[in-house]
Amino acid sequence: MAGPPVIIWEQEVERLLRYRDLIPRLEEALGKFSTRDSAEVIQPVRSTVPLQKHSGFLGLMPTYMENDGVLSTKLVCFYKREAGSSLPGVQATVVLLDPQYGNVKAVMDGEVITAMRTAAVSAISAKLLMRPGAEVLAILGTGKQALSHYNVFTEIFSFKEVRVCGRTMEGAERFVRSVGGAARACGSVEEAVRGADAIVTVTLSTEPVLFGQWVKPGAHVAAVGACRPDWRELDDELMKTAVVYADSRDGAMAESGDVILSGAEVFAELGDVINGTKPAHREKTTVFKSLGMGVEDAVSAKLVFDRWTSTSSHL
Ligand SMILES: NC(=O)C1=CN([C@@H]2O[C@H](COP(=O)(O)OP(=O)(O)OC[C@H]3O[C@@H](n4cnc5c(N)ncnc54)[C@H](O)[C@@H]3O)[C@@H](O)[C@H]2O)C=CC1
Ligand SMILES: O=C(O)C1=NCCCC1
Repeated sequence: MAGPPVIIWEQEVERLLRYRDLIPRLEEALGKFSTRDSAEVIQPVRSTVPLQKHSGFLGLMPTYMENDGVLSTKLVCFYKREAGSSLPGVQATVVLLDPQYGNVKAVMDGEVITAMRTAAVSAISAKLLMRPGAEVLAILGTGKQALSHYNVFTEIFSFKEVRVCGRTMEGAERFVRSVGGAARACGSVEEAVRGADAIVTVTLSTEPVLFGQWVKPGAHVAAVGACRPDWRELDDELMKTAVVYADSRDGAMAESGDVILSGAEVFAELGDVINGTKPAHREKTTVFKSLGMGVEDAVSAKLVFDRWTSTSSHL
């Protein structure tokens, strides 16, 4: 008989997850997802329940990987927040189950998983789509995703300059201090992104903040926020001039305001590029539209659980 589920909370997840282990597993998972082989991945587009009173959504993200024996679901609440709000933008929990018996094996904090797997997938998009020799990275946003993106992009690439812009100069300066001063705070989005080779948008904005006229031709944009069909981070000009990639084509068509409202075509999924079935247009301006996928949480949760159970002091 199965025992009770283990609880693995934030500090433990932080201790157990490393980008060097996570990135190869996510690359493999993105490739498997794009094969559309149901023995590899079954992952419906996220169901969302509106929390109208609180300007938010509860998202349910179930995933089954039959060949890998992984069954999980993430529960994630995400909100539209007013400037100055101290409430969190995103809260998440991941539940890992035994696919044969159906019991819950583990309940884990989903904050660190969400921050790290999202940033790692953006880094994979840059590995595939950013021009070689990229020197300048711009990050728009100063929250949790901004920090995880800063961490992984500076861990795996060698940028000469990192620029950060938030809603306020104080927020950007606070972020720069928190990462030890190795970035430059900018007072406007235009100042941050002009001439940048890679741009990460990780804001809670529901209106465009990044405009095509400021983006250097050939730059790579990882667009992580605006995960509702009527929310935007990028303008029509950028969406229409760039080659657009997504984690999930179905997810982008259902949930991305930048894709739906601009009428831009999703050229390929990252998994198609990984599988070699679609080209990586590094020479062009590229947008990776990230919505976040259950399969990313599933492989992250398995990695955490396997490492947790192999730590003998817990047994
Ligand atoms: N694609 C994916 O897989 C995921 C996407 N997200 C999305 O990423 C975004 C960031 O999430 P977190 O960092 O967790 O949130 P957070 O609350 O920690 O940070 C949000 C940041 O956005 C900034 N911001 C808000 N409105 C802005 C505006 N109008 N212009 C410029 N900056 C603005 C805030 O100052 C703050 O720095 C959210 O939109 C969230 O829904 C989050 C998790 C996964
Ligand atoms: O994949 C996720 O996790 C999220 N995606 C979009 C909004 C917040 C969380």
